Amino acid sequence: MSHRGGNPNASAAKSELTGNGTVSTLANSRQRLRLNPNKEHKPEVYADLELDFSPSIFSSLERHLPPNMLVNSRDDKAKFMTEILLKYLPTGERNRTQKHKEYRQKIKSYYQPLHPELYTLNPTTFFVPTFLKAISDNTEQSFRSIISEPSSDLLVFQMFQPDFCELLLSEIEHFERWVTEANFRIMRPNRMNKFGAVLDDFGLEPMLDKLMDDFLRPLSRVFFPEVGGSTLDSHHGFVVEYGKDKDVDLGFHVDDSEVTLNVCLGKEFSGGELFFRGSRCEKHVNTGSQPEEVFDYSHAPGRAVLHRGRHRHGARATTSGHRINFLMWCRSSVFREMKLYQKDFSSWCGECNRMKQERQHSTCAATRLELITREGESAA
Ligand SMILES: O=C(O)CCC(=O)C(=O)O
Ligand SMILES: [Fe+2]
Repeated sequence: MSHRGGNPNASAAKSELTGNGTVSTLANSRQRLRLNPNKEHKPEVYADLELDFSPSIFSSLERHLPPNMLVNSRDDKAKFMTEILLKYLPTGERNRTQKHKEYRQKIKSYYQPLHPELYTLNPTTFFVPTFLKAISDNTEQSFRSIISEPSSDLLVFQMFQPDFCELLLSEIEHFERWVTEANFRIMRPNRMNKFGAVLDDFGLEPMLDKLMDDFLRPLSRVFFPEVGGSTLDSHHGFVVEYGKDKDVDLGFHVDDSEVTLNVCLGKEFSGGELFFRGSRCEKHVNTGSQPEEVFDYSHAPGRAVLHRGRHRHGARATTSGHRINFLMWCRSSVFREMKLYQKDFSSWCGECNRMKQERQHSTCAATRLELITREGESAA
């Protein structure tokens, strides 16, 4: 069982040092964050700024700013919050993220996008109308009306328009052509793929931020609350490619995510089914599966699967043709922090749940036995 770490720099934590290499000024001053958020305060939108952390972290943290800071400009608030967030990154990670930032800047200054319209999310051209309506109605009922749950905790629904899939495929091809022609070494999505590309690295991050904020978080809030579905605040967005001269299959693994979106973009192929074997916490990741946890899923272009990152899975060999899938590993920093203090994950780990039920059964059986014994004694 592998843990698919993405490239480390794609995590929630991204950083930049100030010019002289120190974390300075504002955050070191006497300004203190509020312990409890100011719920009345409407935070700014940070999506259009070039930030070192996910824009939604800034919007959440803004509610904790000292009252006198709230009147400051958005840039000043962002700078103040960045300095606070940076304090939580170890030096090694700061250096790595600084390098990654430079890597992205290099791509940005040389790569010329082919379809600029992909870089801003346009719901009506990206999504099928059923998906769009369900999200804009924003009720559990509207979500359920478009979703099928072929196996427990696996959501399947039509998501992308065929034209959008084609456009994205053509942008990816264009990017890969540029990589070859420019002889540029790119980072692959993670350790298990030799092919594929990280969409966040070549300019699509703001679009994917919006996709997560406005479309995936509402769904995850309803269907995956136990793994931080309502507080998803960063992502790793990429494509994987299978076929002749590409990757063939993908081993059994868990994702470095709380919730994963996996949408097939095409093209024509056979094979490539996903196999699922139930969600597990770190401690139980290598335990066996219950029969009801075993499920196989066949990809179809435009169709999405949404699942917990800890839902163990892999992809069978793509036996002919060319398969390209779009993935978003969505993460919640709040959930990750809380997880550090928990031992029982029975709300989502199949094995924790099974052990809990076993304990409850034996407690019930012991109580029953004691009652029977007592009754027998008093009757004697
Ligand atoms: O090939 C697929 O569809 C699965 C990819 C996957 O599980 C991943 O990239 O984490
Ligand atoms: Fe995966």
